[in-house]
Amino acid sequence: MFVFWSVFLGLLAITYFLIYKYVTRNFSFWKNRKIFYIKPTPFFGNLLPVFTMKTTIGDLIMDFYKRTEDDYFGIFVLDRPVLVVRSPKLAKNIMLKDFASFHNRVITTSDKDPILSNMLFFNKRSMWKVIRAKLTPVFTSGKLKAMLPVIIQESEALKSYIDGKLLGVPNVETKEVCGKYSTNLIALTAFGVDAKCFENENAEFRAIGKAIWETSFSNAVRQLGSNFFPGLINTFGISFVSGKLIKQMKSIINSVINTRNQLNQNKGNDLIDILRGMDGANMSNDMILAQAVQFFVAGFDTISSTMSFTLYELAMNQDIQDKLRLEIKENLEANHGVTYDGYNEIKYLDMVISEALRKYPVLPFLERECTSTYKFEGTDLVVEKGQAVYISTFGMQYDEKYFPDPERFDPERFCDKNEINKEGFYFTPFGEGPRICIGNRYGLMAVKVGLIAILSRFRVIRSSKTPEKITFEPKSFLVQASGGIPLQFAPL
Ligand code: HEM
Repeated sequence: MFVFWSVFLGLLAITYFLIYKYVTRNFSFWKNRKIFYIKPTPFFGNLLPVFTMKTTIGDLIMDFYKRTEDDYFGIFVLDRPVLVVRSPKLAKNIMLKDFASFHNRVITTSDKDPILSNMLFFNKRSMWKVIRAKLTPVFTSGKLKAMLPVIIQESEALKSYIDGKLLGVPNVETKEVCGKYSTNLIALTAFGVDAKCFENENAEFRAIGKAIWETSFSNAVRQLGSNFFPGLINTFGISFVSGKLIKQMKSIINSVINTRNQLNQNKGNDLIDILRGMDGANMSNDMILAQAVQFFVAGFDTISSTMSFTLYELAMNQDIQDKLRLEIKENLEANHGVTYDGYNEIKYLDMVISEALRKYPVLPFLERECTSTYKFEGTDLVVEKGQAVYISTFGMQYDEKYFPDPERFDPERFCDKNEINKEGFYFTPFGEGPRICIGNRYGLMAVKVGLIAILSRFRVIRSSKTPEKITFEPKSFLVQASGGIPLQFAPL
């Protein structure tokens, strides 16, 4: 018996030793290159606080960002070394100037899912280039102008909804209200479908949208896994969004396309018309459907998140809210309502939203994969093909150097937008370079028109459960407020 246990424990110790050696095999990577790095923990690298849900990935990388003044530093995502860039100039080289060496994202989704893996967001270089060129015409100025009446119509519905159901009610979950508006918008402008989110609390589009981004354990596994365990994601066929939800969306979009095909209908070149035109252009049906699903997944939550964070800051800063309302009212009077050229002239609105996006960017960090051996300009640093590079959006947008007193909500920082990012990229709420958010102008238009509707009719105020300071939800890959954004809408 003694011999058995001795052999057993010996084998156990050797196995543990070999596994330990394996998972820590890369841990001298940054030390060997004489690059400042954060000391890793076996098995987790530097991500233990994220896996134990003690903090968010954005807060964690920002915390690391603050520990050095160097232009870049190293971390470990499990056993993989990842370079984090702090210098705006190097960030600009990666995202724009030397895009040819950084054209892919690291984030992945299982290639067993033909819809998600074909989305522009996840596409790798050659396919990305083709699809991006096909989708760009959806967002020309002419197309955006044509979408404005629909957006105004939905912003009126948003006003009526607040007027009829929410006025004076304490602790209204503002992200949900904005989510109804943004879901209606995407469904109408992209698919020509009336999602009826204001009329029906259980509207199908809204239910799907909530399930995609709700902060559940399974979504945390999908979203964090897609970022940090690309290998496992593929081996186990785990997709970024649950297969059931993808199937539901696929069926809605398929039926819209079929109806249009049968009736030979063209709704004036909306997304569905553009996608129908792609048929036969070397694109499979799944590739086409993927782009439609993506517009929904990427569009509604980003819009409602930006709107609700902006409203939170306006509730906390009544003087800024008053100043903004005055500018909105003057603009509406001068233009007899919301017009395409008119709303774009409300400079203070743009400044307020920029400041909200600085404090609450949708993605807390940007990432690229190095696709060919690359030497960083002005340094000895060479990164190899396959190396992951992160840019800490949170770190830079809360850096005293670029934004003094960063916790303060101060739209005046954006008074002269030409000064921002002049020498390099440190304000990147929509990303930058050729992979910049394709929906950024549409997203901003939706946010602005929605805010104009709300602020011209209501005062947004704090309620009993409104937090003094927003904290972020560790289970979410996107920047989301833990505990939501409870506010109150009051009459003017
Ligand atoms: C306020 C609203 C929005 C914000 C803050 C936002 C933010 C972002 C960010 C940070 C990225 C990553 C860019 C990079 O890596 O450089 C991105 C990519 C993307 N966004 Fe948005 N987004 C918004 C609205 C939208 C909307 C409305 C749509 C679609 C209708 C959309 C579709 C996309 C797509 C398809 C990509 C991937 C682009 C590519 O890889 O070429 N976004 N967005």
